[in-house]
Amino acid sequence: MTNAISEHDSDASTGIETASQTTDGESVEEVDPEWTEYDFEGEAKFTVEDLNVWYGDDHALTDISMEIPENSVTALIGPSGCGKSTFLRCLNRMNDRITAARVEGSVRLDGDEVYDPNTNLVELRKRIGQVFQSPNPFPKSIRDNVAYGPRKHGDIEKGFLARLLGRDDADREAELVERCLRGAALWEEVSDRLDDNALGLSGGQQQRLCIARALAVDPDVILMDEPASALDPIATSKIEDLVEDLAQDYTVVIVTHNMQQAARISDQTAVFLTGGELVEYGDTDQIFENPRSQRVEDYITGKFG
Ligand SMILES: Nc1ncnc2c1ncn2[C@@H]1O[C@H](COP(=O)(O)OP(=O)(O)OP(=O)(O)O)[C@@H](O)[C@H]1O
Repeated sequence: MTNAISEHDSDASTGIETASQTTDGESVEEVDPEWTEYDFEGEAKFTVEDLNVWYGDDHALTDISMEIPENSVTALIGPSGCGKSTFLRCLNRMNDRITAARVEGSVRLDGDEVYDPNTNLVELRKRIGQVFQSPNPFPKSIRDNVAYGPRKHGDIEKGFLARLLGRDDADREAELVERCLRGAALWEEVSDRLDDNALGLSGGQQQRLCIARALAVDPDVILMDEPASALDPIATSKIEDLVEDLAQDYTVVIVTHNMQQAARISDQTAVFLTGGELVEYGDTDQIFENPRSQRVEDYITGKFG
C-alpha cells in the first residue's frame, strides 16, 4: 500500500534532492515526496491527507499526508515546536478545544472522516485513548480510576441505585479492573490495595494506571504524548515494554523526544522538522540507519535540534 504524498514541487521522478531558498537566502533541502511514502503490510488505521493546522497566523502543520498502520507503534519525532503534539491532537480532535486552532484537511479513522461535522466526539474519544506527559490519575482509588470511564459511559452500573434496580455489575467491574491493570502491567503491584488512593502510587505506577484507565473504555487506538519523559529509567523501561506489548492489540501513536526510545519501541517513525513539515516517514530501522533526507540525518546524528 502506498500512502498519499505531500504536495511539494520537488522532482519525485528522479529522487534527486533539490534545494530552495529561504527568505534570508539560506539554502534549505526541499522535502522529496518519496521520503514520506511508506509501504506497509496490512490495513491503515488512520489516513491523513493534506492536513494543515494554524494557531492564529502561525502555520503549525503544513500539508501532512500519511497513513498509520493498525496494531503497530508509530513514533513521531522532531525538534521542539515542530508540531508533533499538534499532529497527535488532530487524530482525536483535541485541537477543537483550542480556540486559536484551525484545522484543514482530512483525517480518516478506519475510513470514517474524523472531521465530519456529524462525528460523535464522545464515541471518537472512546475509540482513541490518550495518555499525557505527566501522569494525571484522579484523586480517587485505583479501582475508581480504572472503572471511571465505563461507569461514566454507562457500560457498568454500580452503587446503591444499581443494586436497587438489580443491575449491579460488581463482578463485571472487578473483572474489568483486573484485566486492564494486567494489560497495563500493574496488577501484580496493586492487586492487594485497589481501594488505596491512586495519588499514593509512584510516578511510573501512576502512568501505567493512566494507561489502564485508557484501556478500560476498550479503545482501538492509544495516543501517547511523551509518556515517559517525567519518569526515571526503570519506570521508563517498564512503559517501553508495555508499549511494545500494547501494539499487539492496539494502534499506538507516540510522541517522543527520546530518539533511542523511538528506535527501541516503534515499528515506523515519522520525522517532523521546523515549519511543521513531515520530512521523512518509514520503517524505524530505515529512518535511523539510512535516512534519505540530509536534514533528518543531521537531526538524528545530533547536528541540530
Ligand atoms: N495552544 C496553542 N496556542 C498557540 N500556539 C500553539 C499552541 N500549541 C502549540 N502551538 C504552537 O504550534 C507549534 C507546534 O507546537 P507543538 O506543541 O505541536 O510542537 P511539538 O513538536 O509537540 O513541541 P514540543 O516537542 O516542544 O512539545 C509551536 O510553534 C507552538 O508554539
